[in-house]
Amino acid sequence: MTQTTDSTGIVIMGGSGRMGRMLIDVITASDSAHIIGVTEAPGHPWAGRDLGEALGGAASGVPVTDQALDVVAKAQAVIDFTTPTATLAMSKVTAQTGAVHVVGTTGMTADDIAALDRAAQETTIVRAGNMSLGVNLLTQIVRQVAAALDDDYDIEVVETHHRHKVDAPSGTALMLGEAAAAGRGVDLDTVADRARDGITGARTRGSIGFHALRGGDVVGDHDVIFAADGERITLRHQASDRSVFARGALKAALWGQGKGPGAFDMLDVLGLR
Ligand SMILES: NC(=O)C1=CN([C@@H]2O[C@H](COP(=O)(O)OP(=O)(O)OC[C@H]3O[C@@H](n4cnc5c(N)ncnc54)[C@H](OP(=O)(O)O)[C@@H]3O)[C@@H](O)[C@H]2O)C=CC1
Ligand SMILES: O=C(O)C1=N[C@H](C(=O)O)C[C@H](O)C1
Repeated sequence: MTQTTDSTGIVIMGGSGRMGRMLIDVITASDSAHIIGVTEAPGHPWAGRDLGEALGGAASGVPVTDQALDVVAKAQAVIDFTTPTATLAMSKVTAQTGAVHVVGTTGMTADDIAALDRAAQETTIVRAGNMSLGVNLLTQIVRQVAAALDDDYDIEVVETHHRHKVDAPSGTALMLGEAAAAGRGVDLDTVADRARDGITGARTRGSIGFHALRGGDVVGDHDVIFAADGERITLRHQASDRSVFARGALKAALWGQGKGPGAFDMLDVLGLR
């Protein structure tokens, strides 16, 4: 696990998870950052162990702990792809220590996000439902296309993910829906149509529909469809490797150093706003 004098010390939350394992690989390969600790939920079998040994290899000197403050106090950034409850708990710890908090967790409610925004008065929080360059660029394209087309073009967002995903619509689908709504100058909460089943009646003009498919090992596919009489435009992003999210999260952790308190997203990090 590489360490130079100007290397950023990072804590990974949930190191045994799908994104946690990918972050371990990406940060270990980085010259700009090193892992100083991993947190797991209380009672997790990795808690109290050495990270290298927990992964089935040689000792690495990196602790895995369920006592977050112990490691976060020494960290410059925390990268967090966990659950809304765990993310909110961590936001109190990073608000205390000043570590940059990079939040990839999805499925957060409006109240959860308001709580994160309050924590961002104390430290830098970078949050995005998708940390990849491709999706963040796509949000800007969707916004432009939605602004150019009127309500004759029905907007539907379709997402597909692996069978283990627990939230729907995906955080990315909501980002894309927000972008489309912003392009049209409407409030997404007012126009979103998130569940069709049974005799639904005809489509409401101006609504933005969401559809979630779950199956197999799909990393994450998203389509934004603009469907009119006689033609259809589909804007598509397909992630085939979780490293795109992990690389984006690491970029955010490095970008956030020295920024000061505030709530940011990947458009800020990537300079796409
Ligand atoms: N923004 C983005 O670019 C992306 C976002 N995501 C989002 O990231 C989240 C995680 O996804 P994924 O990795 O697939 O899910 P996993 O379930 O594989 O991983 C989540 C991990 O968090 C751990 N965890 C739960 N509570 C705590 C806690 N209090 N402290 C530390 N760790 C904890 C879990 O441990 P345990 O197993 O013990 O519960 C688990 O290992 C989801 O919300 C997903 O939508 C995913 C990919 C990209
Ligand atoms: O849970 C996942 O896997 C993913 N979650 C994010 C989302 O909710 O959009 C990002 C990506 O699509 C993978």
